[in-house]
Amino acid sequence: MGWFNSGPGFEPTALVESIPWGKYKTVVDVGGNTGLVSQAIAKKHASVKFIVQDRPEPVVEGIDRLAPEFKDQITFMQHDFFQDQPISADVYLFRWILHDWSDKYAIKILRALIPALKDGAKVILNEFVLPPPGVASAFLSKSLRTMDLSMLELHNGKERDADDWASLFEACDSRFHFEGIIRAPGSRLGIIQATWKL
Ligand SMILES: C[S@@+](CC[C@H](N)C(=O)[O-])C[C@H]1O[C@@H](n2cnc3c(N)ncnc32)[C@H](O)[C@@H]1O
Repeated sequence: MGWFNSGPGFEPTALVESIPWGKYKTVVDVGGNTGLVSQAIAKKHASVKFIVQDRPEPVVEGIDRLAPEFKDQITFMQHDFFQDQPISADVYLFRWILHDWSDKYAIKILRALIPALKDGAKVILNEFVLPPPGVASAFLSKSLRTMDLSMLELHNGKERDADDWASLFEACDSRFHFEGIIRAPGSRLGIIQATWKL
């Protein structure tokens, strides 16, 4: 996944800098692959513990490659994100996960968190946010719409605009409160936030 996180505007820098990670104790990086994004955040916030969940192969690779400086801060866990979430955490991070899935499956993935959610738990998505037609430059609009079509072709997935993201949480459960989207300068991905409120 390294190349996915290193292209211009795709680095996790904006995600690291836009969220006050230091106020959270535990973050579950759902579908976190070998943990590169968790490492980028962990480097700046030594007090936060990360659990990177993914399929068996990336988890084995992530454990293998984990630098000694992160051994006490980042752990890995095999977990299928369609199954009930076993970890009760402060934050659930999904970076570049839900665009691979149609609404039907994206809703299943988010609902699988519910058994573990405590009041105030946050869900943070780092994904493309389609701009309204005619607002972004022709180049940006074309690349995002092309990505949308590619997601449809490859995975029956989709890119979503701001209303789509809000509606997705609403369709999951009324206890998800959509908190809005941060569009950090220099980043091509939006930071979409929701809080679980009982
Ligand atoms: C596009 S990658 C994103 C990786 C990482 N979040 C990042 O931004 O670098 C999607 C990830 O979802 C994982 N994945 C796919 N299906 C999964 C499942 N059912 N349960 C857990 N992880 C899954 C893949 O192995 C992969 O690591």
